[in-house]
Amino acid sequence: MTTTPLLDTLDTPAALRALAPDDLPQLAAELREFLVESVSHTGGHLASNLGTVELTLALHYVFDTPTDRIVWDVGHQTYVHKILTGRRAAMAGLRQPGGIAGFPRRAESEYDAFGVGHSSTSISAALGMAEAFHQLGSSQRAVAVIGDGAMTAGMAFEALNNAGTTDLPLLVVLNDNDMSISPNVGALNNYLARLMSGKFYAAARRAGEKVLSVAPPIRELAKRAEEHMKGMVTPGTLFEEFGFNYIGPIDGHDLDVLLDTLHNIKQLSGPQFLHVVTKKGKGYKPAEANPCLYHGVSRFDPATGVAEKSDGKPTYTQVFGDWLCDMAAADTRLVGITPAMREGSGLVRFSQEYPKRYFDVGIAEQHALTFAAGLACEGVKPVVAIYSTFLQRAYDQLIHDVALQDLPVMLAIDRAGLVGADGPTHAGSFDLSFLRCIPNMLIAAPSDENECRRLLTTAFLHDGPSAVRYPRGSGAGAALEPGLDPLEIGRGVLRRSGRDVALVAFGSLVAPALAAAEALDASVADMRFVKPLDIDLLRELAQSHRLLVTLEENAVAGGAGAGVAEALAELGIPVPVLHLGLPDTFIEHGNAARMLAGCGLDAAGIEQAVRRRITLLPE
Ligand SMILES: Cc1ncc(C[n+]2csc(CCOP(=O)(O)OP(=O)(O)O)c2C)c(N)n1
Ligand SMILES: CC(=O)[C@@H](O)[C@H](O)COP(=O)(O)O
Ligand SMILES: [Mg+2]
Repeated sequence: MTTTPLLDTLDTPAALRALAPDDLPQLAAELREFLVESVSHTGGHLASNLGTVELTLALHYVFDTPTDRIVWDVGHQTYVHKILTGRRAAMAGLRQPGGIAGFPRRAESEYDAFGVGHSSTSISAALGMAEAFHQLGSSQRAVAVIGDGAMTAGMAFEALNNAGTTDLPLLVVLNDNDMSISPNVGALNNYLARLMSGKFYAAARRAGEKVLSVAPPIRELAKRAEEHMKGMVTPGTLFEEFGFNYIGPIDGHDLDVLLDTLHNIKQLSGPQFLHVVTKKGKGYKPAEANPCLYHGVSRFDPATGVAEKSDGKPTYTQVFGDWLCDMAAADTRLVGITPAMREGSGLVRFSQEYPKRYFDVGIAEQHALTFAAGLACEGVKPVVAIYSTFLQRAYDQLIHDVALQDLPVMLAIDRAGLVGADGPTHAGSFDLSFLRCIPNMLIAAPSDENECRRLLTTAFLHDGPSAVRYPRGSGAGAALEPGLDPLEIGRGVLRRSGRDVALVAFGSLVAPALAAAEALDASVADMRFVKPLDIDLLRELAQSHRLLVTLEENAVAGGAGAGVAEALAELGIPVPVLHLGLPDTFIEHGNAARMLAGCGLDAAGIEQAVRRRITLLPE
């Protein structure tokens, strides 16, 4: 049991602001205790929250929230913010069905200034708010809180570029913990590390002093040389060049320093950039030791840190990761690319076995695609492992740089369909709709693990842009066949022969379709390919059944079923078609299987929908 006597008295930031500064260290300790206990029951993004306890306290203490707006980047580090803004009790339902979301949501609280989940939007949104306050003659303040990982995205720099030419009192707080989900990467990360290293600056300064003492005639030159050196290494240079007043780095766990600095910044005009250094996982030993593991953790025992076991079945992510290593062994041209999702996309083993062929490009989905396009131009065979939801960021790059040039870039699209606890920001509900309309694309949707492996090979061997999309979690747990045999492109397979009704199923919905078909005595086709569709199979099914039912874990609008309807119309076959898939609404977070059932996409829901539709058929 946690004891949090001070925290228990606080339900609003106004109450927090009534405390004496001396009370805050105790509150920080209680918050950490509460966080660990609470997340151990619900699962969630623990390490980032432990690292931002003091920063969150200080921001709410100094700024007048909710009048002043705090815009959190990604939003996975907002549990303390939620606790302090009236949602302490609701934390028991964090990310659970009917409970509060794992990210800020405007509909959830007036303190959630901006809805997030995807990274690197905070500076743009806060700049928009600051400009709105200016337009409206309001003295409200806007603060963006962005991590060093999120800072690697182009969008963050687009916003800095815009903000730095204004006089707006925008505050950007860089929460630098030297970690993304895995260790942060890239030149910017190296630069931030240099800013944090006092030693580096001190050494450069000593070198400058030496030059200064040599001889008077070169004194001025040396001074300029020193300034130049300082220009390269002095903390803040890059952000100052962008037009910000740079402050820091400061210790993000020292409340006195945080409060003083924020109070001072509040008096300043123009764009301000505060560099805060924190430790991811701070205060909970297992998370400090392994911040990557506790970035997003399932339920765990707080005493030991040991997380609850999965069902032991290999996930599609693992199937992909193993396939990638096998394919890399078979074809030396293969390289693997991830936009900052090494663990989530199943690339850990590949990164260890093929470090020279592994590229973590940072949170840079757009760059990942065009980088892959460049590689493909020169005969290297890139596989971009990417979550469906994050691929949305790189849509133009996919169309303009990859597909238009018909380049053999392969997308391994994970988290396709509903993802559960992360909710609508992370659901992969749209990829079939937005991929299907792009010329030259090959799109495959495996129905089980072995088919996944074979479709991955098929896509990799295809001489053009290709995508294989598979869901979060595991399939039925079929024994995996080790080969690297492709499947015939554009050929589906009839899995069950029935009468009257044909279930035309894609990917993850083949299994519930097969279950529903038993009760309905329906035929079931596993289409395997969304593009090109198996037209012969469709024609055959349409001519021999009274009703075709398309099934997909994707938005019905524009999805695979829409492709089937278009194909049938072109064939001139007037068979009735029922489309089952994700509805035209954002689906709330919860348990993935229950969410799917809520959309009528489990076996019972499918059976029910089909029976209802059959009654409407002409005799
Ligand atoms: C566009 C986009 N790509 C990838 C992700 C997945 N993601 C969530 S948090 C995160 C790391 C963020 O690192 P940082 O901003 O430094 O925050 P920290 O976890 O270190 O607190 C990543 C890659 C995302 N949410 N959005
Ligand atoms: C905040 C974020 O974007 C990631 O941490 C995401 O929650 C990971 O999702 P998975 O758990 O599906 O890898
Ligand atoms: Mg970080």
